[in-house]
Amino acid sequence: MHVLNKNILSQIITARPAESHKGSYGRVLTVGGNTQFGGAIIMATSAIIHSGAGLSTCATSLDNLTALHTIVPEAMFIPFDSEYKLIDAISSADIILVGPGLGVDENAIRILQTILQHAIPQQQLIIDGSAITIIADHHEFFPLLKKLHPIFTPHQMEWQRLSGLKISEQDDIKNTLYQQQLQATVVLKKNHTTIYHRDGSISQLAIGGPYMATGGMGDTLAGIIAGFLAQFKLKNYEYVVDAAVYAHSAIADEISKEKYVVLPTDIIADIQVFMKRWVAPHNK
Ligand SMILES: NC(=O)C1=CN([C@@H]2O[C@H](COP(=O)(O)OP(=O)(O)OC[C@H]3O[C@@H](n4cnc5c(N)ncnc54)[C@H](OP(=O)(O)O)[C@@H]3O)[C@@H](O)[C@H]2O)[C@@H](O)CC1
Ligand SMILES: Nc1ncnc2c1ncn2[C@@H]1O[C@H](COP(=O)(O)OP(=O)(O)O)[C@@H](O)[C@H]1O
Ligand SMILES: [Mg+2]
Repeated sequence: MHVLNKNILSQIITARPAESHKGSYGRVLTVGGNTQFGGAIIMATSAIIHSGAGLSTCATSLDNLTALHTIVPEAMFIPFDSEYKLIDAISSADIILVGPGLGVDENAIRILQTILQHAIPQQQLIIDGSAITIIADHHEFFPLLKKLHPIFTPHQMEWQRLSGLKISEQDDIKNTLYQQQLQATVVLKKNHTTIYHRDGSISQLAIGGPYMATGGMGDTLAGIIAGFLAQFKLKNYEYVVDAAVYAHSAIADEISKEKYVVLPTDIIADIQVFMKRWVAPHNK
């Protein structure tokens, strides 16, 4: 097991070559945000854009359009219940993040199925929130999932639903056994998040704390992971996931020195400055 430390930041965050454009930094599609949970997908999309992805499209309920464009006008929009627009957006994405605020109703299940049917293994699929809860109830999706080698970002109860392991039973041995069956990366979120990689290695977070316990904190993490993967295109993408998870809590730790609670939107507001500080010195 490897305990993550700040070195991972300057290993991953690199200076941008002059000869580049928005397409060089990745196209991300976010899918989620029903009428009840619009904030979740807006925070995820905002985190993606603030962490440096080149182009982001948000597939969400039409109810969220005005809020989305007010908060993050850099984002493009499609209505998530238009199947042909969703299929088109899937085909042009490098990274797809599905689940924040998606809900678990029939419409949500149909949307998730469309993504699983049309995504290809060359794209990176991140599955969070409601999408994990849906999959836990729909084992018929498993054959499609295995081909895609997704990144799951469950909290402990979502992992219980998906793996069948009660929270009290969740340890590295049992978690790894189930994660390896899924052929997926699992970012198991908790106090001191653990990351189970496909190659069997485990990364352990030792920073972050209870000042992060506010709704939307995981949606924001999923966005940072997507934003990092979109632009830092390493063959060993495990390190990019590690860096994103570390950065999310490192920003929270800094803010917590002055604030009693750290809001997801505080982290989003600080991420650009934080990343600038950690650009590898030899690359500045
Ligand atoms: N602003 C927005 O739009 C927001 C929208 N959101 C969206 O809502 C959707 C539902 O996601 P969800 O996480 O809120 O609900 P669910 O999956 O039922 O899990 C909660 C249950 O699990 C339990 N639990 C046990 N351990 C736990 C742990 N370590 N961490 C967390 N929970 C833990 C917990 O126990 P309890 O609190 O009762 O003790 C409770 O029984 C999803 O799409 C998400 O993206 C949210 O992001 C909020 C902001
Ligand atoms: N006590 C805590 N210590 C450290 N991190 C925490 C704590 N409570 C919550 N977090 C972090 O906040 C995030 C919560 O994720 P999640 O429950 O999915 O939030 P949401 O779905 O509301 O966005 C995770 O990154 C988790 O590690
Ligand atoms: Mg969540």
